[in-house]
Amino acid sequence: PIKQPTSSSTAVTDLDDPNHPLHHHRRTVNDFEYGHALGEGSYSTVIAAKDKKTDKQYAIKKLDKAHIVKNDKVKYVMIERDALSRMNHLGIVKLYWTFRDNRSLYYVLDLAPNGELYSLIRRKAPFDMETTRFYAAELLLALEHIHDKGVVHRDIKPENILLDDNMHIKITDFGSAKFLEQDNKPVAGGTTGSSRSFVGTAEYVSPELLRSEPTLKEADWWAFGCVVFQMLSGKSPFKAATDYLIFQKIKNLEYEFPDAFPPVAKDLVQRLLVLAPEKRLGGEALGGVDAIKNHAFFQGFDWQQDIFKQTAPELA
Ligand SMILES: NC(=O)c1nn(CC2CCNCC2)c2c1CCc1cnc(N=C3C=CCC=C3)nc1-2
Repeated sequence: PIKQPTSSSTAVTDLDDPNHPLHHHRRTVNDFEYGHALGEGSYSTVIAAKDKKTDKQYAIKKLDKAHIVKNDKVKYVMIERDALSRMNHLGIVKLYWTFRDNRSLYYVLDLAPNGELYSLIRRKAPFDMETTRFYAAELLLALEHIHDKGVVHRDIKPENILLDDNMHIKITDFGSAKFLEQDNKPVAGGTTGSSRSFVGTAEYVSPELLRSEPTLKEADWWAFGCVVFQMLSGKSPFKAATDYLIFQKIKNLEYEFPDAFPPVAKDLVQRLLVLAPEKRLGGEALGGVDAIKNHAFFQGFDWQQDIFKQTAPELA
């Protein structure tokens, strides 16, 4: 039985009692049982882990302090942690606790047991329109939240869109994120480049990043267009044998739709894959995210319903 405080005077000292209902028990390395690795970054490892007290599963991102300092990544690690801490949305991986030991930093995050949207696309694309609209709407709402918190993700791609146990999305990896001033301008002295040295795929990079211009919210809507294209065609729009050739195709807007691509989706993608950020759907100049919500692609979609509480579509 949980010990109830006998009187207000004892309430404070009881907070040290782990059984006290208000005790927000901090976590340390030893509070978890560690399982298999979920992924390796250049200076981090992500491990499935179970909280011994609650049996709840988490993903713990372990960052090597020495490696971060040696490779001058401290700024990116702080940006990632600050960005994650601001997020409070079902479509985004939640950061529960952080702690450290002498060699590593630990971030305790939501576990997304069903892996990457990328794997789902590889196995099941082309998705039908209902499934595509579902995942496009969830991605749109998660991006809207990220931008409302003054953050640009800058690395949206199917590998970073994870799936939870009910097949709803969880966006992850804010290692390339950037903070915005309130008027969608880059923070002074912010990073124009990103921590990503294109070790991952270059296929979703925005044209403005390739022109070394500021990458703002519009860069995430470019990537959104690429993901919608890929869910309906099974392939990303800008594919080539090398990063250099991919960049050429992006800069020249060199992509084509498969014959059976649904016309209303084609119209949406064509308004997102626009080289000039100020002319891109979702951009501030064109009415922001509402211009995408009101596009015919989302005809009849009820944005007032919480899609993250609905049942995800069965994939044939
Ligand atoms: N970089 C990260 O923060 C991160 N990396 N991963 C692992 C995969 C991410 C996508 N690309 C491959 C590695 C995670 C996280 C956050 C937190 C997180 C939560 N759940 C999972 N779940 C997975 C389940 C099956 C396969 C891969 C990941 N993964 C992660």
